[in-house]
Amino acid sequence: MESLSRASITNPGTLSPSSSSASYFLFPRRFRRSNGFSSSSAFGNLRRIVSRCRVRAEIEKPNAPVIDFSDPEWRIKYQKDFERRFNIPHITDVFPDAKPIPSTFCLRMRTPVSEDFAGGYPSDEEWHGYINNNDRVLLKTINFASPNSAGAVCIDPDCTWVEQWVHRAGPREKIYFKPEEVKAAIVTCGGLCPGLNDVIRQVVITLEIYGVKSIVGIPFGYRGFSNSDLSEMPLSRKVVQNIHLSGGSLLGVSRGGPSVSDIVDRMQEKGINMIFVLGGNGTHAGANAIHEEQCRKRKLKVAVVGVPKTIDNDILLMDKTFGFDTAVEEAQRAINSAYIEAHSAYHGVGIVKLMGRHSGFIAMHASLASGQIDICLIPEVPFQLHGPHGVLTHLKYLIETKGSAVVCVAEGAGQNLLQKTNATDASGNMVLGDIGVHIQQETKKYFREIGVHADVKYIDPTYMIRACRANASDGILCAVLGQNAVSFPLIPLPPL
Ligand SMILES: Nc1ncnc2c1ncn2[C@@H]1O[C@H](COP(=O)(O)OP(=O)(O)OP(=O)(O)O)[C@@H](O)[C@H]1O
Ligand SMILES: O=P(O)(O)OC[C@H]1O[C@](O)(CO)[C@@H](O)[C@@H]1O
Ligand SMILES: [Mg+2]
Repeated sequence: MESLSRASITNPGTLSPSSSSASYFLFPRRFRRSNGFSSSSAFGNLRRIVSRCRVRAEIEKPNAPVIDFSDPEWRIKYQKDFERRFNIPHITDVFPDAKPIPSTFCLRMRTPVSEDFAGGYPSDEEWHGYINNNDRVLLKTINFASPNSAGAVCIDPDCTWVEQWVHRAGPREKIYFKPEEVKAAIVTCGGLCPGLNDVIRQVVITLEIYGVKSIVGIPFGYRGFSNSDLSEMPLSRKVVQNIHLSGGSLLGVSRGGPSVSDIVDRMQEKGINMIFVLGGNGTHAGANAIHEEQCRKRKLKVAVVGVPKTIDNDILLMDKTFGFDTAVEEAQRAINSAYIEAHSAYHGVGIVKLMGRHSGFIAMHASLASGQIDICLIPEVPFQLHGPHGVLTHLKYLIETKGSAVVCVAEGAGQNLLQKTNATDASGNMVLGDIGVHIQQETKKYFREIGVHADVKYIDPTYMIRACRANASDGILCAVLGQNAVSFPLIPLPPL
């Protein structure tokens, strides 16, 4: 629960904006690569590799200042820079005269008190239902004594302890938007992810608790702002009550779409002054641009709130993103099928491709959980297919020693082995080559050439996994994210 609540509380705190704006942005970064592929017996190594990659990614991230560790002040400078990057813009930055009002979010029991507690519930007097503006969440809790400690995540070569604090999310005592003056919109962009409906539902329900009456959904991502044949969808508790029971997005999703200034024009026309964007790195780049355009440039009092979505779980500093747990759980079914196929065949080889454009968290967690994977290939770790240290030689060894083998490969792994097409999708994302199909073909060819029988079965469950409804733990995470996303635009935040 500690881990879940930290994630839930810090996600919006670090990633979503305050009253007038989108800030945030920790986004999928390519982790640096090291050598070798990993077999299940080497998962300890794999974890260390991924940790090392995370550390390097953190130090070497774009725009990060070069740190001179010989400077005695480096720690203070690092912390200041961290705070600068995590500072959340506030409505009063743009509108210094904006006046707060008491929160309309009621945390107390609404039902009449029973006779036993006629004078009020005993805890009422001690009730502090709101989050103090100065509450902070500590991002990292392990003080690694040395860079060689297992899984050490260090900033400098001595692994100095540097505290990193972020705002705590949740409802505040004072708010800056009068609920009756709010027209809130929700938009879901990019690819599907389990839990989108759960977040939409919770945003709507929480807005209603604050007293917001005008809530709409924008159909099919940012495209819904450009197509005149797509009209906004009125949302209420009644409409969203059961949407979490199915996967997908009630509103639909899309890639590509109108320019940022067109989106802002349409928002102005529609009178939208609060927008919740649910999406990945592209969506949030868009949200940031919308904020810059409307709040900073056009001086509009509009809140832009980002709820980060990545099924791949590749956002640094966050424990977990919604949909990831569900994806790992659902991937078990594909892995188990591949295992059964492989073990029921003479010299069976099962191959499963899972999501993960730039990171192998789904593949790695699903492999670890299943206990049925012999080789796990992830984008962080380059590998060779051919040659004495290649995957195929290892497969031959597994066939000879165990009689069968199962491979799990993340979609972004081994892209260097495939022909580049330079093709992009409607949002400008590079279209990846199909590493799963490539491994399947090369495996068949290899065993044919060495004259060893092999029965190769390939499973790609990508869209089946993505379209699932969220499991219980993702459902809770989504509910907390949805609630906190609403509280953020309504609250005042002092700088860190
Ligand atoms: N730099 C940008 N500025 C403005 N809008 C952007 C930018 N990048 C992407 N977008 C828009 O954001 C939307 C979603 O982007 P994209 O398709 O890359 O998905 P994503 O949010 O990264 O999610 P996923 O994790 O599924 O890839 C698209 O409508 C796209 O046009
Ligand atoms: O086919 P679509 O919808 O463009 O989405 C593809 C991408 O989205 C993901 O499902 C999630 O990041 C990836 O697995 C995949 O590369
Ligand atoms: Mg993306």
